[in-house]
Formats: sequence, structure tokens, C-alpha cells
Amino acid sequence: MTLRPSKRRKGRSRHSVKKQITSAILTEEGIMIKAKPSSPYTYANRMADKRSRNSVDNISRTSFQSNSDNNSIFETASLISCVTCLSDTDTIDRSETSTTNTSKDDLSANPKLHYPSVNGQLPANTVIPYGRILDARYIEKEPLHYYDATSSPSSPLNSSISNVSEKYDLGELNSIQQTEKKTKSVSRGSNSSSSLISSKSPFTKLVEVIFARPRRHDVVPKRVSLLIDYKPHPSPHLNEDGDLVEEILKRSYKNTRRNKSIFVIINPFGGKGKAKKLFMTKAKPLLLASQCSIEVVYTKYPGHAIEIAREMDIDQYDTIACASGDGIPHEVINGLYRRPDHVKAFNKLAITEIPCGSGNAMSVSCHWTNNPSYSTLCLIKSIETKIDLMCCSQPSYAKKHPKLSFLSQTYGLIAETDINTEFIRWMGPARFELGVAFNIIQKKRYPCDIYVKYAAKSKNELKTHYLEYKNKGSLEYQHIAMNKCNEDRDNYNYENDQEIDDGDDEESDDGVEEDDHSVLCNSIDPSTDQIKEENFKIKYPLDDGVPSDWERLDPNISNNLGIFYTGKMPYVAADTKFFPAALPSDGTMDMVITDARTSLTRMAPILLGLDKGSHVLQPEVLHSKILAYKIIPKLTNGLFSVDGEKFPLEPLQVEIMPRLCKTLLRNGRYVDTDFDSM
Ligand SMILES: Nc1ncnc2c1ncn2[C@@H]1O[C@H](COP(=O)(O)OP(=O)(O)OP(=O)(O)O)[C@@H](O)[C@H]1O
Repeated sequence: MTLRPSKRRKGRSRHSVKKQITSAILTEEGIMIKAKPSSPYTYANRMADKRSRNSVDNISRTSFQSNSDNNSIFETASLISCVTCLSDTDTIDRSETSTTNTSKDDLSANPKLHYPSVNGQLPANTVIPYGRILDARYIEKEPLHYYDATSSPSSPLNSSISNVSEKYDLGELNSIQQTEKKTKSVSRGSNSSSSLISSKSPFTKLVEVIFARPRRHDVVPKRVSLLIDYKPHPSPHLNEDGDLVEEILKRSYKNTRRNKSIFVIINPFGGKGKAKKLFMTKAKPLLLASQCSIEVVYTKYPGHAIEIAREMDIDQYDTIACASGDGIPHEVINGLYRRPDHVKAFNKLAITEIPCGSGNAMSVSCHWTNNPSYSTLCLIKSIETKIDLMCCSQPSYAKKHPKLSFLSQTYGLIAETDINTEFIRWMGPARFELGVAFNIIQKKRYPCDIYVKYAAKSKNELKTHYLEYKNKGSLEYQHIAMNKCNEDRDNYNYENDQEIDDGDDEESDDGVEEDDHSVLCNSIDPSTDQIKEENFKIKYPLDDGVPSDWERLDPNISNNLGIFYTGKMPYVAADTKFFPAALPSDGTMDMVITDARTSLTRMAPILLGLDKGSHVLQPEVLHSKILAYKIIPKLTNGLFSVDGEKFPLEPLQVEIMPRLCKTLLRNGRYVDTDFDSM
């Protein structure tokens, strides 16, 4: 245990004296700071010290109580408690969104908790989870003393990363990162660790680890220098040449792409006009610390992101990150769709969002957070996953180019409120609630005809469908997919789409007989999951009329329509779980309909259930899984809202386009909505 008396701790004498380097080991969960057996500072001292402090945070309390330098049982308990503290299973950003995360992963953390710092070091048995590790590198020719790399400006460990983010503009970033990569290729070699350290023990390496550390409501990059000893804890996974840094990075970027090449599109107009500042302060430092290369462009007018996506050089990037609300991803998807090489574009690029707008449904649903820094950490660590899109056709544009929608289409009460309250944007989210309440009190109705191709019509059928498909895109299968993807990536030549497309989809590569498990795996096997031109083909052209197997919605309801809402992601805003049964790639969209004649007393529980998603359980609410629909409004004034964007009031026909778009999903899933337990 490396605790120091509180006096020294308070003194923050990190710059003044040379201290011992912090030792650590690799564990299954992360890098664990080792206790110092020779420390004269005993458990009793620590307890006395703890009592003397006015405030002790939860992490300190848990680990100090359970820790003992020489007691392995206590150490184990402490390890568990530290991991728990740093990887809680609760909400990750309560301050920003009410999204509840019930699934455990090592990205989770309560931002209110932070690593307790003892003279700048991490206390013994603290575990830095791999999910938080952004980068690691050997430290060369360092003298054998402790550096607090975060606070020592003169430290050679303050590598160019932080300087890049401070000192250089993004136009210069590429060349800087090229240089960095060259440097890294030397410092990351297994034989390049400190000769000084190596000469002391062949099993210890001096490594600088950069990780995402919670600070206030955010995570920020933090550096720490660690003398990592891996011999006493041999890992069967450690690669043959014992390249420790490579091993750390492998574990830290399991199932995800390292060193992403990201094209960032910022809508400076997004949200309350703070998108640029949010990106620069919350997202960029994390991206640079993780060795992602980034190029930034700004939208200059509505629709500009369509142009940008249509014209961009897709060979340079693997990810498009929209620092915006949901309007820019919508435009990007449609810009890529209009490219002559859209098949290549959709196969190559993952489209994701760093939440900087007022409606950040994509981030809340995919990154499980509305907080830009946590969302960026998710972006860095997430799994590339294919999601379904929806293809919209209306007479005024369908012939030229139909439009893709990733989030939702809505008509009636919500659409009117969403678009027509733009003028009170300054009110923030309250503008929407006020507008909805106003329209409900007025009992405004939106008569129309609706024709639907159902996948699961009744609520019981919907539940069965949900339970069946919930795990199909789950992490375990994504693991298989990503491993295969990593193997195949280098071999895959995007120029030869056609050649690869000619392969037989139905057969697995190795010809193994297909059971349920392999069907699931094959359904996401990247070698057979490349998007093809035929995936963009519209099954139900607008001009062909309504197919005979589509059902007409009871006119008694459609002529008194209150809300018509169809969607593919569970959240449509940070606090609105409108589609709790939405799944990334179940090949269906969710449809929710209300009747404007519903009494105010019955509407109240419906509206109050929107944050939990329980509104869909109310008997007055229709909730189905559908494959396609056509809605023909009977009013002459009004609008549709598609992904939050205004669409004309004309007949609208929409069909699902399965697994068309790559995005980044935390743990390969949408945020858990608890729908199965509702
Ligand atoms: N420079 C700009 N000036 C004005 N509008 C812009 C600009 N750049 C993009 N836009 C438009 O802003 C709209 C909203 O963008 P975005 O979704 O990123 O922000 P938002 O704050 O979440 O908005 P909303 O709440 O309306 O969805 C999009 O329709 C986009 O075309």
C-alpha cells in the first residue's frame, strides 16, 4: 500500500522529490496498482488517517477498509471493491440523462466517483479497467523514480499528445500523428523498454498508461507511469514475445478498432450553439489520447452535411462522428446514400454521434449516454454494429432519390410540436413538453389513412418477437464477428465488391452444418455480411400502390389520430424512451399510435410513462412491430418529422432496410430499456 500521511498528501509535493515508481500488475479486469510490501504505513495508520479526514469518498472508504498489505483475502476484496467502484452498474451520467444502464460493462462509471489520489499516485489495489485505457507505451531510458505525469510539466512523459490538443490546430494533426506513430513504433516495441528497469528485472517494464479518468461529470485523459510486473501473474493470453504494451492494448481494445480514423462533422448551430466548444473540450482530448486521427469540418448551412458526406474522400476514414444532434447523422446517411459508390461507403464507414445537439437520440440509444465525454469514450471503445434503416418515399422526391431515416418518422401531435416549437428553442427540452401538453388539451386530431405490413401486430406477439431477437445482436456474437472481421479486414479489397458479392450468401465459409448457433453467427459474419447494391433496392415502390397483404388501420382510429410515431431506436430524446422494444437489427420498426379522443385522465399516465417507456403498455396505445407502412394524411396543413427534420405533408411510404448502416454500439447493443421486465 502506497498511502502517505495526510500531511504529505495535502502538500502535493509531486514535483519536489523523486518518488518510487508505482508498481502494477495485469489482471483480468485491468491494470491493478500493487501494494508495497515493505511500506511502513500500516492498516492502522491508514484507518487513523482516514478518520482524520473530514470527507472520504466512497472509493477510498471501500478499498482502505478491505485492504491489507500482507493479506491476500483482503487484497482480493479490495480488488473487487475497486473494480466495482470504477465500473459501477448504475447510471453513468445522471446529471445529463435519465438513461438507466442495467447491463454491466467496464465503460460504466459514476462520474461523481473519481480515483483518489495519493501524492498523485493511485492507491494500492486500484484497478484501471481495460475499458478505460486509451493508450500505453514503453518509457525509454527513464531514471528509476516516480513521475506524476499529469502534473509534472517538465516530465518527459508529457508526450506530444496533450501538446497536440493544446498547441496545434487540427489542420496540422495528421502530420503530427504520423510523427507520433513513428515514435510509437519504436517505443512500443517489446525490447525497447527502459534498459535501466530491464537490467533490474527482466519481468518488469516501465509503461506509461493513459486512461479516461472521471472528473466531475466527465471523463478526461490521465497519464500514469507504472512499473508493470507480469511474471508473478502469468496470463495464458500474453502473447509469445511478451510484448506487454501490445498485450495491454489488445485487452483495452477488445472487439473494437484501434487508432480510428475519424471524420468529424460539427454543426456549430446545434443544441444551444455549443457544439464546437463541447467537441473541443470534451471529445477531442480523449480522441487524441487514444491515437485516433481526426479531421474536423463545420456545417455552414442546413443540408450542408449531405453535401459533405456526398463529396468526402471515404478512403481516408473508417468513422464519421457527428458532433451535433440527430439532424447531422440523418444528413450524413443521406449524403452517403446519394453517392455513386454508396455500397462501398456503407460497408466502410461507421456513422456515430457525439451528443452536441438538443435531440441526441442516437447517442443516448447507442452510447447509452447524453454526455459528450462519456459518449466519446464509448465511440473509442464501442463495437461496430450493423443497424437497420428505414427508407422513406413521398411523391415529391421518391423518383429522384428516396430518403433514409435512422431514427423515426412521426405525424400528428408529436411532429407538430417537434417542428413548430423551434421558435422557442431557447427553452430547451421544456419547449417540447409544453407544446405536447398544449396540443393534448386542445384534443387536436390528425385524420389520415394508414396501411401496415405487420411483423408482430398484437402486444403479445411483439413481446415474443422482442425476446427472440433481443440477443441476436448481442455482444457474444459481435465478439465472433469482430474477431473474424479483424482477420478479414486486411484481405478485403473494397474495390472488388462485385467479386465478393457473387459468393453464395447461404453457405457458411467453412461449410459446417448450420445449427441455430451458427445461423446466428453467420447472420453477422462480416465475410457474408457485406452490404450489396440489392440491399438498397426498394421492395415496395410508391407507384405500385398498397400491396394486398398490408392491413388498413381501423378508420375509426386513423380518422381520430393523435400520435403516429414509428422508430428504430429506443430513445427519441434523452428522457423519452418512446420505443422501448426497438432493437438494432431485428428487421422491423416499432409503431406507436394514440387516439386523440383519449380522455385527459387517460393521457396523463401515457405521457408520464414516456421516460420509462411504459406508455406502450397502456391499453389506449397501439404498439406493433412492422415491416412497412403507408400513411395518407387528410389534412391540407401540417408536416411529417423524419429524424427530427421537417418533411412535406404528402403520402409517406416507409419500409425497413435491414442492416444497412454501420454504427458504434456500446457492448454491441442499444441501451437496455428493461422492456422484457415490463
Ligand atoms: N451552420 C448552420 N446553420 C444553420 N443550420 C444548420 C447549420 N448546420 C446545420 N444546420 C441544420 O441544423 C439542423 C439541426 O441540427 P442538429 O440536429 O445537429 O442540432 P439540434 O440542436 O439537435 O437540432 P434539432 O433539435 O432541431 O434536431 C439540421 O437540420 C441542420 O441541417
